[in-house]
Amino acid sequence: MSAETTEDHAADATGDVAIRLDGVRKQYPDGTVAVGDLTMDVRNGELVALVGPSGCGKSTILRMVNRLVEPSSGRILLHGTDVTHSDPVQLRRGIGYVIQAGGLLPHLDVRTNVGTVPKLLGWESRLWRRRADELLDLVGLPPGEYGSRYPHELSGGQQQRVGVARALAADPPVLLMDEPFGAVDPVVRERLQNEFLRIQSELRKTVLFVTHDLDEAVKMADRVAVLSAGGVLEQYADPSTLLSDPANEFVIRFIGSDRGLRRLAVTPIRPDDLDRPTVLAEGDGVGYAATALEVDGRSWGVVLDADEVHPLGWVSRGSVTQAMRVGARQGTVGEWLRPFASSIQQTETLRTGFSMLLAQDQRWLPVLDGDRYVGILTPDVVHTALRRGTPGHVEDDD
Ligand SMILES: Nc1ncnc2c1ncn2[C@@H]1O[C@H](COP(=O)(O)OP(=O)(O)OP(=O)(O)O)[C@@H](O)[C@H]1O
Repeated sequence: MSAETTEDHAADATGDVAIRLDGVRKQYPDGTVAVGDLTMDVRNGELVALVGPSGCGKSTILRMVNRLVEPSSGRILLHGTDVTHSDPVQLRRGIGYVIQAGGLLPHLDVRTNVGTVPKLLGWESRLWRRRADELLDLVGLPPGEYGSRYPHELSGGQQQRVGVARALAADPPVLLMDEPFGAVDPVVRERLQNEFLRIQSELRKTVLFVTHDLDEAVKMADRVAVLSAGGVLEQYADPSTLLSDPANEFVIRFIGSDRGLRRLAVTPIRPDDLDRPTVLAEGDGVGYAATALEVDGRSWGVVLDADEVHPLGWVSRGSVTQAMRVGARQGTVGEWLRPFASSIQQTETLRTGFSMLLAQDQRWLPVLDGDRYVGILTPDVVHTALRRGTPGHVEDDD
């Protein structure tokens, strides 16, 4: 086995693989097969979610990576090295582990909880304290206010954040997270997810995380592994592929009939898809505007500033026609425009855009790149974007 390991080490050292599960099986002493014969890779800097019904082996998989559970057979390679050849204590210090409700030590204050691993690694007090404070800042808990509190003096969401800070303390390249945002209400959960995504975009850790929540997996993960009972890998794909092209009946049932809605969350707004009504400049005369809008056929147009870059609002065909009627032929569009009620950045997803359309009872929403006008999002645009990515499915769903 050691010869094989050396070979693999050489192969993986040049590759992009951070965690490799290679034919991994776990049978508990009572005969339960938690994981059958699992082979999958997690790439460096990738955020991978493990999802599947209760009892399908998700936590067992995670716990085998940091050797809280030993596999019955197969190999787990971490950056090319078989974890069973590592000292478990050393191994765990190099892997951040976040569990539900933070898993904090109740008798230690927050700062000391965060500094646990650096302390164990022998860092001087001044250094681990400074590191703990940096991380508390990173997770949005000012250390002056929270550092000396005890875990029971924090809300569930704050405890989770401390748990994440603690896992990051020794700057491990790999993080394992077991239902990290599970024990909090939906609003706090969403905030924690967004915060974690922000942190991940800076730190680019390799993250393997377990969740019960498919929407969380789809929102957070670069790739999602869907498992069925006995740790069988049914599909391993990026969220968009998973939702638009489920591999089999099990995956279709697991992701549910509202997968079209879920796909909104992973489909970006594409400038090419946007609607492009007539664009007018604020200085255009109402006569010109009335003609342009009539030719376009829509009942309204977008008004940009004199440079035709920044959106100022919109005018209705009715209002410019009315302006003509009341003898305001010399007037400009700028005098008749109405400001946009809201707008959306093109970096957002269709889900955010669609939800804004619904919330504000609007049929259209201007899309911006910074403060530049890009186009208009409408329900039709959402529909077209979803249809394009779906091989033959969405037409039937509608
Ligand atoms: N120590 C153990 N001894 C015996 N069986 C176990 C042990 N730990 C877990 N199992 C069993 O192994 C299977 C997988 O458990 P695991 O906790 O990995 O599943 P999971 O997918 O994380 O479940 P959940 O989503 O409910 O947390 C289950 O059938 C569970 O009952």
